[in-house]
Amino acid sequence: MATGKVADEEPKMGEPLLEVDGLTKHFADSGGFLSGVFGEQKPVRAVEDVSFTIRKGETLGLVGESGCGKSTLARAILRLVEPTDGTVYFKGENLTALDGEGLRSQRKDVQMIFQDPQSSLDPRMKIGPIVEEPMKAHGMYDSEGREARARELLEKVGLDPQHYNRHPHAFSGGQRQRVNLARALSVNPDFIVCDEPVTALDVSIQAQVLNTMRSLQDEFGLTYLFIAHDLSVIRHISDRVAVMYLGQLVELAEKEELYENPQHPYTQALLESIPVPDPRLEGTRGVLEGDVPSPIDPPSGCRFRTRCPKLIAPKEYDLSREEWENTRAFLREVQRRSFEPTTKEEIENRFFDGEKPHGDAGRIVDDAAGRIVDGDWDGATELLNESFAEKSICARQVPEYEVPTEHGTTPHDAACHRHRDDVLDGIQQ
Ligand SMILES: Nc1ncnc2c1ncn2[C@@H]1O[C@H](COP(=O)(O)OP(=O)(O)OP(=O)(O)O)[C@@H](O)[C@H]1O
Repeated sequence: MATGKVADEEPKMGEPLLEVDGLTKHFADSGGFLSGVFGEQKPVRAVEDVSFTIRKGETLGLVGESGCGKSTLARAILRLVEPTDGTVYFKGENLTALDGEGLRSQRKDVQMIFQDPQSSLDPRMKIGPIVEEPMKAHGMYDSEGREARARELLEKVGLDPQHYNRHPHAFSGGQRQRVNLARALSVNPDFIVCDEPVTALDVSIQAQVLNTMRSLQDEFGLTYLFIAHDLSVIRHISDRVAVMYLGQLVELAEKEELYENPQHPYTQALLESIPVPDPRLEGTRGVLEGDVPSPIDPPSGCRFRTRCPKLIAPKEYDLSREEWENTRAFLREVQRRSFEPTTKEEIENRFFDGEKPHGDAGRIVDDAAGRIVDGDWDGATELLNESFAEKSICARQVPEYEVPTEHGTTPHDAACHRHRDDVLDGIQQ
């Protein structure tokens, strides 16, 4: 089958296929009802300074809560939205610099599958011609050749080639997603971005579609960027996993390493939020607390710090581990207003076992407790944020570290300051 590629230009299995460097996407307008009413709008910082590499033949899973920027990242890689900054190299070619014909021909090598198999198939068209559409657009084969390839691909994705003339409504959700797969494969791509491709399917069907995707990957040497918010789906399909939070990657490691040795508090919280299969244990453990902050005004430093249960102590108070743990718990509960204010003494007993931290930190805690008793929750929150949260290294520097790998051979990156040498030595904890 003619692909138009020069053999020596092709990366070999395991070599970098896609290299994303500092990719950033800001949307100028949040689209809210107040847009434009108050003049200048702050941009929505949907994706900020994201870098990673995908090697030929692998599946990189991309996971994170809804709204963290996964789809925008995928679209910016494919230039379905224009990146604000950063570069994307595909087979060594800078996609962000391509225009017109160059971009069009690269788009053949890079395909995308979306979440909703229903709306991505034109209900008026038969599935054979649907699969043929991209081949037609790229001028591949004559009409007989296209039909032969469409039938062959329908079979490869697990459908009956005899169904070539049926309309999408005759197919189940899983089958429709298989039609999408056949369509994406028709132009012989190297790389497929799969944006929540099985999310809309029943769990029993999900595994079947994922297994088909795996065997197609082996057969055609495909590379996948696989987006999902479901950690068990990601575990099923990925070789390596990237975890995204509020527009940034917080952790990236081989699958086993990530699941067995998670190093970022956000990844740990996500993993602990997976429902426990043991029926004796009710509900979920360690569910993430608080809301995701707005990407219009994300927290400084580590973006997860406002929800992080492991916020690092500010150096200046020289607190013991226990003093800081109590102060941090107090800060979080005040932010969440999770208790009824009574007296200062009762608050201090509750959070500090009657023994406030020494020095300035203790005086600040005392002041905050006084404000709460007076009903001034905002004042107390502001004081604690200013005095503790904002002074933490977590608020002052953007973290980026490589950490030791326990399961696997490739680097493990975790964007958490707890991996700083001085923090590991206990100086700041
Ligand atoms: N065209 C747009 N204009 C303005 N803001 C946008 C636009 N597209 C996305 N956003 C915002 O960018 C952020 C990231 O959205 P995105 O859809 O990439 O997240 P996601 O992780 O894929 O979420 P989901 O899983 O719900 O699709 C969100 O705050 C979203 O509201």
